[in-house]
Amino acid sequence: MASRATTTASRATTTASRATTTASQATTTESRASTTASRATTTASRASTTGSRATTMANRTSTTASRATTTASRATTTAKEETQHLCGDTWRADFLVHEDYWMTVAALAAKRSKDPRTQVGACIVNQENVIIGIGYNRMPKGCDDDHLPWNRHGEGRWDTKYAYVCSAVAVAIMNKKCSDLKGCTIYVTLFPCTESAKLIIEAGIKKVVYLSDQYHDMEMMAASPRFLLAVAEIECIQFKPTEPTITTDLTVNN
Ligand SMILES: Nc1ccn([C@H]2C[C@H](O)[C@@H](COP(=O)(O)O)O2)c(=O)n1
Repeated sequence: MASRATTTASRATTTASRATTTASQATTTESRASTTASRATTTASRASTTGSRATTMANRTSTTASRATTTASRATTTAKEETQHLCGDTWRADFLVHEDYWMTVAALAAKRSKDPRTQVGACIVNQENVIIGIGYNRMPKGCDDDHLPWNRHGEGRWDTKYAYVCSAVAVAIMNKKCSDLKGCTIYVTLFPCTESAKLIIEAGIKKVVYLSDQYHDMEMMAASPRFLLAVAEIECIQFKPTEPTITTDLTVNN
């Protein structure tokens, strides 16, 4: 009996000891939880402060951007006022429109031609409205005009200009200032001949704007360039100038 009592007492002690350990562990866990909660609060508080600073910075940036916009706007207004002061209240209304300009460039180039009968000029424009090739009918580069004929008739074709002359279109294409002419428009003062039509198609030019069509009725004597261009789906339109006469005065007044 005494032995059982001892055993029971011993178990009670062990149980009490375990209870103490459990209570102690619970306290530790509680303490850790409290620390974690406290840290979380600190972190949240810091985040809040950071957020608040970020908002302040964003506000300042926005204010600075707004001031920059105002300054830029004032600068533009000032520049415009200065321009108006220099040039008057409005821009020139009688400026040369693009199409007139390009055909005039072609017509001016034609004036370089030595052909005694027909002078042709061409001007190639890309899709950004930039001139990338100009040409006029002439003998091949470096070939002395004194050694080549400019007549239309002779003992044979070899004795006429047709055997040697380069068309305005050919020269403009050869003079191009970029790698290819895909999608470009060519302004030419005379409807393209068959050889020119072939070159236009090969170059990838998409539109032909021509001024004169004086050889229209002679086309059936040779392969029709009109037919060839139509097969290649190249748009051909006759030019209608906004200004029929454009004069340039090179007189210097000073
Ligand atoms: N689309 C054209 C047609 C002709 N030419 C050149 C070739 C000759 O130099 C001249 C035509 O002479 P014509 O038969 O009228 O005495 O024009 C050209 O460059 N582009």
